[in-house]
Amino acid sequence: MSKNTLVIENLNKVFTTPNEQVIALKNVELTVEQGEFLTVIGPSGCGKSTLLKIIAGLDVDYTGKVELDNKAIYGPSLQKGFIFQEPRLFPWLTVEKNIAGDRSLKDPTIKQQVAELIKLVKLEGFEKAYPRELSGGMAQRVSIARALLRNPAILLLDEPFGALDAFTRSHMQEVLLNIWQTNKTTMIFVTHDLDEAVFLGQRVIIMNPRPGHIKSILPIDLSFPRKRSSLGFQEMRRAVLNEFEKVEEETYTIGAGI
Ligand SMILES: Nc1ncnc2c1ncn2[C@@H]1O[C@H](COP(=O)(O)OP(=O)(O)OP(=O)(O)O)[C@@H](O)[C@H]1O
Repeated sequence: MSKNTLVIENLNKVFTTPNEQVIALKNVELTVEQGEFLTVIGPSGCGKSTLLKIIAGLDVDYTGKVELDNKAIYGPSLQKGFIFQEPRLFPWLTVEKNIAGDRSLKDPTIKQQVAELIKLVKLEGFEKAYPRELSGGMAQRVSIARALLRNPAILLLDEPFGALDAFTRSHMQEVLLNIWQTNKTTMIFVTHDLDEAVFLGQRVIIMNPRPGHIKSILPIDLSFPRKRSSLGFQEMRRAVLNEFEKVEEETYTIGAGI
């Protein structure tokens, strides 16, 4: 097992509301080696965000084993970065100050790291810009750079490009792949977009709701850079779609109470 391996065994999560108990995750088993790129898809409510939050340490009310580098995850830490759908920047801070966060740009090491990250996420020239001056894609690149400054072993991304137009989204996918190949950060990326899941993931995790669990894990045996128009990509896409349709069928059959 490599350093920073994520191990999840028999993970169960129940939400208790005044009216019912929702089994958000049931018996989730998953091992992720350092430097892997995983994508997670599944119908609404199958527990994708819940799983990500537990890995991030944002939710520690679960049963089962969730360990990073052989240590139980009991809260947020610098080892784990989290990217939300919306960038969540401080509007009163410039791009470089948003990236630096609580670290001082007067420290030459931090200044240098921030400059390198700005280059990595392709925001040179926007160091002094404020969030209101940025497009959605640029703002999301700032939040990715901010997470990377903490040098996390693992980056958890919850539909980070969901609000972007198709062109920006495709550009952001390329930027993220470049970051992944440069930094070797483990990526766990939740998406509703099957195409995105196949384009980015070395493995695609397909989840099923009621109760939320992993239905299947499909390896995407295609080298990078990938081409959507290639035969190999189309075949992998079809394989994932087949599996996904089975999940949808089951979901809607149960949902309809048939
Ligand atoms: N705080 C909460 N209290 C009660 N139930 C919750 C809570 N958060 C999530 N749930 C329930 O847990 C299940 C999983 O939710 P989760 O948000 O993880 O799904 P998801 O796959 O990320 O959905 P989506 O794709 O719509 O974002 C759902 O049935 C949801 O209603």
